[in-house]
Amino acid sequence: MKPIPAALTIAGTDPSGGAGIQADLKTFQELKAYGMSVITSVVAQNTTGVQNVQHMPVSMIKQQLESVISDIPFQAFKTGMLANITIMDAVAEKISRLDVPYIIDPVMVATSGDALISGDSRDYLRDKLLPLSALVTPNIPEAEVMTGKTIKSAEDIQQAAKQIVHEFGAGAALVKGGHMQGEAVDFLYDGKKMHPFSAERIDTKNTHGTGCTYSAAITAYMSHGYQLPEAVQKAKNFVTGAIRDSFSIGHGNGPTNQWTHRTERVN
Ligand SMILES: Nc1ncnc2c1ncn2[C@@H]1O[C@H](COP(=O)(O)OP(=O)(O)OP(=O)(O)O)[C@@H](O)[C@H]1O
Ligand SMILES: Cc1ncc(COP(=O)(O)O)c(N)n1
Repeated sequence: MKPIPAALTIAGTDPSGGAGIQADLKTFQELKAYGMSVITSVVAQNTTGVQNVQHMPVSMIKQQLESVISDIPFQAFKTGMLANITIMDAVAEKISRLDVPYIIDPVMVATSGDALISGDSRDYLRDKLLPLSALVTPNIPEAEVMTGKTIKSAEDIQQAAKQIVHEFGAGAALVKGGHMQGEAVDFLYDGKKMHPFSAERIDTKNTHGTGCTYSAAITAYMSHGYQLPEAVQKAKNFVTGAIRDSFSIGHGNGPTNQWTHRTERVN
């Protein structure tokens, strides 16, 4: 019998529902993957920014991972906010024995500009976690931190993607062009070939949670058995729709809309 597609996210929370674990689970649900979550940090945040953060004790993060891993098989998983080296270490220890695709969303700073991980853990993420991944999905500022190089053009993005794979050992790198001008073009480098993914730029300030939604969609499609680059193309279509129909709610950058049937559902 075919296994039920299941996906796990290991990340921080967003009580306002736009980013983090909440965005991931909504995306998994919409894309018909059974969603599971391990919480690393509880973040008091909303569309305007981050008000407070409390990290889970490391023993509790490990226990949550053990609870899921020992009981329910899943076909793909992602990490989002891993706030410090101790948390990264605990996660690395538990996941290194898993034999399913691992997608890293290397969350560093929220759309609001608030830092979500400690300064010293950025190198650690690159050196310790990237080699475990099937795919890492940095935006331009995150790719600049990883590579130590300024990224100003599509050519720079492609060079960064290559460096992240060849020098830092990620299985593949998807460097996102959301922070550039013009078309929203992302480049996936899988170690052999460069794949561009392009979409028209949507004029909106509602981009809270786009990175989370995108990486969760890739994870969901991979849990269904799609490989790169097809999983990325499908996820790109999904996130573009989610930005186009984003919600103008809250006082800051509103959230993306993960509903695949974007008409109102009342029953
Ligand atoms: N205004 C936009 N219109 C269309 N696509 C966009 C827009 N902004 C971002 N994207 C796309 O959304 C996806 C997420 O990219 P982005 O670079 O915004 O990631 P991120 O910075 O990690 O997310 P966040 O903004 O939530 O931190 C990418 O496919 C990117 O090209
Ligand atoms: C817990 C958590 N994880 C990730 C993000 C980044 O999301 P974004 O950059 O889209 O605000 C966030 N704001 N909160």
